Amino acid sequence: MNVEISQSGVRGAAQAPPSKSYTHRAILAAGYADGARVTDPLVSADTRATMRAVEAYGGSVDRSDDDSVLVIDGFGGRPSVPADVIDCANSGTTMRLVTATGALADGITVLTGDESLRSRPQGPLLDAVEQLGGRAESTRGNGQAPLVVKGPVDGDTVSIPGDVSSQYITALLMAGAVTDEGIDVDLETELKSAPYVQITLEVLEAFGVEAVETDDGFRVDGGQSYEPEGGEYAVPGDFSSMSYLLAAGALAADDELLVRGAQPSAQGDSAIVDILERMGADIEWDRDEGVITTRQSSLSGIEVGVEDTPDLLPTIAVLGAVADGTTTITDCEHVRFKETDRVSAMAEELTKMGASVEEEQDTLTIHGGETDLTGAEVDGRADHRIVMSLAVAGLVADGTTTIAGGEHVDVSFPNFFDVLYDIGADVSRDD
Ligand SMILES: O=C(O)C1=C[C@@H](OP(=O)(O)O)[C@@H](O)[C@H](O)C1
Ligand SMILES: C=C(OP(=O)(O)O)C(=O)O
Repeated sequence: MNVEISQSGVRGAAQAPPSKSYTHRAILAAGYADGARVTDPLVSADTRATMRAVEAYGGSVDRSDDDSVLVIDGFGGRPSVPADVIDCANSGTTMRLVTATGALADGITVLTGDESLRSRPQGPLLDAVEQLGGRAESTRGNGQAPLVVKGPVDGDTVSIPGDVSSQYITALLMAGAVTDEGIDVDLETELKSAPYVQITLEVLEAFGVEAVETDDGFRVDGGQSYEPEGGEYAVPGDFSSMSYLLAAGALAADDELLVRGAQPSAQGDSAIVDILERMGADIEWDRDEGVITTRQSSLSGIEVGVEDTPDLLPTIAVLGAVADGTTTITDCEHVRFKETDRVSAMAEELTKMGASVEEEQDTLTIHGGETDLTGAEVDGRADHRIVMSLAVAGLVADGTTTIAGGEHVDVSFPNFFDVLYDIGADVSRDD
């Protein structure tokens, strides 16, 4: 699906979608439990993949008619051997988290995904499962899916790099709680995307499971039971998704734009508020009400490290292309391991719109404000975050921007273009 977006202002109020990270964890935690009600979940292509996985392991997931509640029946920490291959589609979180679930099953689990997911790194997690005494292989022997996992493992100590994906650690902690021995995760290298492990600890705690930080990494004791208080878990709003709306407000609000659903949580991506402030945006966050208000502002380039917040890179790159002066995004090598290599993708697509961008392995430098962005035909790279960030660029570019692959927003923010339209953007799609 192509999406056309022309220079236009935004105004009014928008609701942030529920958090993808919290929803994945809550669905799987409910699977490890005897069950739970998950309220305000994100129902999207990626979270549906986690629902399918919980069902494959013997649970069930019922969605209310309006998708505002998931009623999940769990497998109580003892996953069955799946009757079929688990298709994780485009979702890295699903594949990593449920690979570790497969290591608990007394038999073989096979996991696959779409072409993008089958090119992402899984080797360190496979290695960790083998260190625990399970079997875990890439069918092609290249550390990528399809994956074959055989359990059951009892728990132990594993060493794993911290700078490829924090999802490996989340996966091991979530599964480790229901092993006999528990799992000690020793980090071989510095942890990137660290706030995502804090999200995991927060969800585990809400389900009555304790995991702790240690001198070398993390530890979860075995023999624990997942039991959410009151049998229910409520998902907060998603700050990565909010980043597109906040950027739209800072770049193109006619008057002001309110974003609702911004209650504080462990999400590192709430740093977008601070980043916008540092760039000079007029932005206020009412934490009690969960409302962020932005007004159109002249922005200046800054230096931002995205070691903790990889998903913000596309948004920051667009802000940098419009801001005056240079924006330097550092510590971004791990952002190359996402649905696509987002460092290259943003460099190449913003260049098509007239921006001046330099790419190095671990740094993206954008010389903003030299020329106005110009509408162009750009490629969303089958990556939801590239599509959404280019749509924000399209709001301020001269003329019309055509983005190929608009349907990929279904991965994390299914009604993104409706929300954009409702706040006044001149956006249309050819379905
Ligand atoms: O655990 C999670 O929910 C996520 C962790 C991050 O991945 P990495 O840990 O692979 O950087 C992030 O990019 C992804 O969108 C969601
Ligand atoms: C990288 C992402 O997700 P995942 O790793 O789950 O595919 C993302 O949502 O940007």
